Amino acid sequence: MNTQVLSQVRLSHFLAVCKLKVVSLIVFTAVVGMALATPGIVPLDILFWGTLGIGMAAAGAAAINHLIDARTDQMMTRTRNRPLPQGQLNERQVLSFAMALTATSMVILVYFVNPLTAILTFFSLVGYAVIYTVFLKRATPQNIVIGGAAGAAPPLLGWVAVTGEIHAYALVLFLIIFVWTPPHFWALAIYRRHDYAAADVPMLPVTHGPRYTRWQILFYSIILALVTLLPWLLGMNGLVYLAGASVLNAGFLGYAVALLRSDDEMLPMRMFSYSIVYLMMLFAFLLLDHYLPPSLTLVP
Ligand code: HEM
Ligand SMILES: CC(C)=CCC/C(C)=C/CC/C(C)=C/COP(=O)(O)OP(=O)(O)O
Repeated sequence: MNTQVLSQVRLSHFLAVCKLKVVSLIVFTAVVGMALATPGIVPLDILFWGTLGIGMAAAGAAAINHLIDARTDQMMTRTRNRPLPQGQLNERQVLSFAMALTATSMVILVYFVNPLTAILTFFSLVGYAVIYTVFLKRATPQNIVIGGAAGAAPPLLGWVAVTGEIHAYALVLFLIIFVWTPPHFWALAIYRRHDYAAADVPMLPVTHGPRYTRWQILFYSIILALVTLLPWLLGMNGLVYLAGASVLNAGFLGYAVALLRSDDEMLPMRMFSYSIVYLMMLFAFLLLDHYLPPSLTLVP
């Protein structure tokens, strides 16, 4: 292999440990948090540096997760092909990469955004990369409920990047992702339960069985449908958001009910894919509604 091809391969491995697709959605929710924090346009420097800083921190957290989970990843079909278990990158390379990403993100957030955003982002990073990955994941089937707080932080981080303070509306956005995370993950975990059992990771479908997990998914989906009404009930957003959220919730609840009525092995994976489209669209509706003239969205 010539050196150019070799360096492209290396680059693709480094990008793989960043979990780029997950990070893109995380960054999108952060940008929506920034937009909702101000009635006008987000200051372009905050938009740029905030997005970069939060994105690099999330990618750094994902790289640390790859490092810590390398042995578990080796035992699971879904994760076996990752760069560390495959020997395409070694631990030192991933550690240096993760540290570089994390340090750069903190410098960016402290100097170009504000210290509170840097502190909260750092807590989210430690929450996912250390508290969830090292401790919770192997300790309790409630791992992703508690660990979900890290993944739910980005819209709050975006909000704080713009205003420098924590507002109740930002906590509503946090709450939406927090309640969305268990059905998002458990749908996948039902399908992948044999993988988790083989790796001895106590995910809910392993410890309490798929049937119980399906009931829990329905429970969280109902709470999610209620929590997503808050932006409208509190006057953050208007009817365009409400209409969009209602359609999306009908789909989410439809999947949750279908999971209890059907034993189709692939249905949980379809719900998992839908959960990603759901969150992306829900935040797109928050954004759209925010920028529409009030006469169109009829804020009460
Ligand atoms: C503790 C919280 C979370 C857990 C345990 C979790 C778990 C997972 C897992 C196991 C996957 C499959 C990844 C793969 O096959 O490589 C996944 C995919 C995904 N997750 Fe989550 N997730 C969480 C939070 C989030 C958050 C907060 C977001 C975005 C806001 C998100 C967005 C996504 C996306 C976009 C994918 C698809 C990635 C792809 O297709 O490669 N997740 N999640
Ligand atoms: C802003 C900031 C610093 C946030 C960091 C939060 C972050 C990157 C959350 C991602 C959540 C996620 C992909 C969990 C996967 O679970 P897993 O690691 O158990 O899944 P796996 O088996 O696919 O590795």
